[in-house]
Amino acid sequence: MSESKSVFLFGYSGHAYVILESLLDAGYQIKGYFDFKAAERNPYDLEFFGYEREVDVKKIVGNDLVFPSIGENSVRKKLIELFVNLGLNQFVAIDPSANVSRSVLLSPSTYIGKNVTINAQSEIGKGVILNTGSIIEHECQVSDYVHIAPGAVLCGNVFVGEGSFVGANSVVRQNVKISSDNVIGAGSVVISDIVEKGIWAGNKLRKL
Ligand SMILES: CC(=O)SCCNC(=O)CCNC(=O)[C@H](O)C(C)(C)COP(=O)(O)OP(=O)(O)OC[C@H]1O[C@@H](n2cnc3c(N)ncnc32)[C@H](O)[C@@H]1OP(=O)(O)O
Repeated sequence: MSESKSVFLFGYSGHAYVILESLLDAGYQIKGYFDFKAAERNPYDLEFFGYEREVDVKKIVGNDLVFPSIGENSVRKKLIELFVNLGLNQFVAIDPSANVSRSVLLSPSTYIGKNVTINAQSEIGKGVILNTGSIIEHECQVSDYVHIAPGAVLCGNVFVGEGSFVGANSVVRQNVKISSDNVIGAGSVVISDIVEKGIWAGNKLRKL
């Protein structure tokens, strides 16, 4: 494991800005970024190192750290596969304001954003985004390349399958399982298992 606190980002747009600030707050330095082209906006004055498929990433990065700062789950997955192939040093990026239980299992290239809470015995896969203020309650399993959007709540013992997206301020009831590659719209309430892959949204309020 590298001792370096210097990080190369892969992707440089809104989501990268959020990660970058978390990393600075946590005491890392940002060396620059890779992307398919130089960004039109460069608010943090970062150096551009080229497109990762066209340059010698390993030579440029050396033993420093790499992080996938891309919101799109499938793109993040491909980046992490590249990191593994090249033997690059991955890590978990945790905003200092996050509240992570001592018994949580975390995997590389996962981002834990501002004011996130992860409670006891949960397992978080690789390349996951737990975005601002999301709550992952006890014994949840969040699979690889999932994105839990800002303010979403996974109640206890929820399973979220690989590559799924849970929209902002959604609530997933305890013990519910969401299969792989699903999209849950913002503000949805998921009260039963999702087995079939699709885009799901809504909160059908009714008198019980
Ligand atoms: C930091 C960040 O920004 S992280 C990202 C956070 N962003 C989010 O959480 C947003 C998640 N995305 C959504 O909620 C989207 O609306 C989606 C993915 C559910 C649907 O998007 P699209 O497929 O483009 O659907 P579209 O906007 O065309 O709407 C289709 C229908 O679904 C309805 N609908 C769309 N989203 C929702 C929703 N969240 N809840 C309830 N109904 C919805 C629309 O009203 C529309 O209904 P109609 O056909 O009766 O008019």
